[in-house]
Amino acid sequence: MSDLVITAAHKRYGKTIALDAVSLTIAAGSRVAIVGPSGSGKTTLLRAIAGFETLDAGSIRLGEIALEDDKGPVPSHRRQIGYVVQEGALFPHMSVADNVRFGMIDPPSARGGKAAELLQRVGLPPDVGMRRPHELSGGQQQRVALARAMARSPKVMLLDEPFSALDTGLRDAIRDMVSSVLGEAGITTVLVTHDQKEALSFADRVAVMQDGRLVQAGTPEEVYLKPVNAQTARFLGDAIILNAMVQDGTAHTLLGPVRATGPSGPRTIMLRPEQVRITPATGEGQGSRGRIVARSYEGPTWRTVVEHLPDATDEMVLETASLFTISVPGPASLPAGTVVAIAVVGEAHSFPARS
Ligand SMILES: Nc1ncnc2c1ncn2[C@@H]1O[C@H](COP(=O)(O)OP(=O)(O)OP(=O)(O)O)[C@@H](O)[C@H]1O
Repeated sequence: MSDLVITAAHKRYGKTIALDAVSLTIAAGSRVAIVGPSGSGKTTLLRAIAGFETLDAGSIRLGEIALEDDKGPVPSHRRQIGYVVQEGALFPHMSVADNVRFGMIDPPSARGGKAAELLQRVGLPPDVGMRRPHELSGGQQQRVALARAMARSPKVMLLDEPFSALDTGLRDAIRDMVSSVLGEAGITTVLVTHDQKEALSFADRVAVMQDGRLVQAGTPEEVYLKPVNAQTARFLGDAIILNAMVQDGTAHTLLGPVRATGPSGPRTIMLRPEQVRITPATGEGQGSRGRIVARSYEGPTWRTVVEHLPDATDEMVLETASLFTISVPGPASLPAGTVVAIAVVGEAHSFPARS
């Protein structure tokens, strides 16, 4: 099978190290999302896979074929790799059908039929082929860009923020369409996105980059629930980060004892907001308590900021912040000022202290 294997990839621009010993294996037919802060090297990695950038060191292989190693790179047009970017980058002076036919390696007599078939596969009506790209909506243009990228029957499809210019509803629809078209064709897909929900829902595996390094790769559940450090935790969604003393699988925290991963000792723990439940406090002796200091309406949920209320007997002095934010399902919500009992469900993930 044609796994895409990146080994010890290095790329430097002047003093900036864009890729620092990046190694990643992407199984044939699978979907990987690459996420990370701005400037962490995501696009550089994609462009190196596509052959638009040359590595300073390291190798990229597609199955048995070395796309790039110490003998040099295979030119991008011979890599069997498709590339779709944010704005689609269609040729404005060509019709939609000519855009899709561009670069096809099929016999000329077959190209028209294949272009029509590809446009149909991405959900566009046949008459669209006659139009120019500027006569299409943003979502239609992204469909054409995908059809054009598929016209060379690639083994790998690289998607660089292809949905980010689209409105929310359209974005979900186009993403689902891309997902099913690429899935049916068994094409290995690498998606770069700034949207963590998109990464978690689209991909089989999520690769997290920071400062040119690949800091974690795992299933969406692994990277969301067991991130390698607090920065990754925050990058993948809202996180409550607390100091803790872990003893035999129990973290003693500001919010009371919580089951936790990791060794005993002083640790930093992470909870996802959905692990914290609040109910109106009915009296003393209910464990951890807090007061709602603010809330804002988000449609299905209320974003609710809770301030922990220290207990006179509280020995937990490790804490640095006592405010945390959670999403409370609507429609009813507790107003600011309500004193609440705080309960934690599930297990906390722990990192070395102050990671
Ligand atoms: N052609 C270039 N010349 C000089 N520096 C570059 C070039 N391309 C990228 N860089 C630098 O390399 C680093 C990685 O850039 P890259 O575009 O890969 O990051 P990214 O994670 O894709 O960022 P973003 O999310 O903002 O698109 C950045 O510091 C960037 O400024």
